[in-house]
Amino acid sequence: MSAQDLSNLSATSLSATSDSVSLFEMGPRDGLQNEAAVPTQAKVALIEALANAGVKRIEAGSFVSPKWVPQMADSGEVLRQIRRQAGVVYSALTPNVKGLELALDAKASEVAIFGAASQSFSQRNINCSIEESIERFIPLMDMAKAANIPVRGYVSCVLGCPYEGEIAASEVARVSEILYKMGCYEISLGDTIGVGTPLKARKMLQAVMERVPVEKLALHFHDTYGQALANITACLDLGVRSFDASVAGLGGCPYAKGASGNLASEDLVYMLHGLGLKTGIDLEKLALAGFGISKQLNRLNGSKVANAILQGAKA
Ligand SMILES: CC(C)(COP(=O)([O-])OP(=O)([O-])OC[C@H]1O[C@@H](n2cnc3c(N)ncnc32)[C@H](O)[C@@H]1OP(=O)([O-])[O-])[C@@H](O)C(=O)NCCC(=O)NCCSC(=O)C[C@@](C)(O)CC(=O)[O-]
Repeated sequence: MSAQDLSNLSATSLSATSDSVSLFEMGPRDGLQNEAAVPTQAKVALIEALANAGVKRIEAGSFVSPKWVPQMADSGEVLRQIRRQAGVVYSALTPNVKGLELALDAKASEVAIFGAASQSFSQRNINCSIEESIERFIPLMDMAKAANIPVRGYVSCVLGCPYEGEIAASEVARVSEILYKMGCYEISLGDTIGVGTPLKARKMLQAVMERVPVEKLALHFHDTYGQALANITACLDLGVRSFDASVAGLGGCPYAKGASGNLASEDLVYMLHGLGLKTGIDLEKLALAGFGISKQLNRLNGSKVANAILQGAKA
């Protein structure tokens, strides 16, 4: 992306595409899957606070093996306890049919399967190769279709792998197309370890867009190297309007050591509103939700915007 391209990225250049952006909140799942012993009640309170802030898509938990990720073992309870708001999607990760059965039982509004563009990451994360994961997803997709429940698809390691390093954009595009053709309504492209930079992110997205329509793509950037907002800026004018982010910048992946949380939702919302894009989210209420969970976890809030709002409130 040239400097000229960047300077052309303004509300005007964005007006050719929709001015509404959908934020998929990852905090309760991606955010908390690395945190030990978060009480179920605190997860429920976080999800309810996010919905009260106007967030319409929330990943509430994950139905994976409790031996692999014990932090998510109470996802059924979480989904059962939340007071649901009309029009809000409460989603859950499901790696296999067993996970889907548990998610259906807990009345998840939709589920997500998760694959990878890296063989080594696939093996470490879900204990099978990319091809085996696709085989595993087939009966899950059939069952979800029969239950009339939408399925989202993740592709991890789209800009680098903690075990293999560089990942070819063509491989990201190949796996994305498979998940899309299997029936996933949206494919979320995950920079699992947050190593991507704007030019690479844009090239990767362009490669995937040759095989999956852009309106079916979402971007999921971890912010390990502080590049997530820049990456999103570099990709916005290609037409993507769905982004994953995590309140207070919570999180990381248990099978990607050293990876930090997702881009903070507050930082994303602030930037999108500044570009004249609509999210339907009340930024102050979102920041309060982030401070609530940060206090519970006894950690600093990872959102610069939330901290700035707090400072402003004190001044
Ligand atoms: C996929 C498996 C289950 C395979 O694990 P496995 O050991 O190969 O599975 P298995 O079928 O042999 O089963 C082993 C045991 O797990 C149980 N089991 C089996 N499935 C389930 C289930 N769904 N729910 C509950 N229990 C389950 C099963 O019943 C059995 O129990 P046992 O007989 O030993 O008592 C395992 O590898 C796993 O759970 N992995 C999940 C890892 C994970 O959650 N990673 C983090 C999420 S991905 C992520 O963060 C990336 C993302 C999405 O955010 C995007 C990005 O940033 O890149």
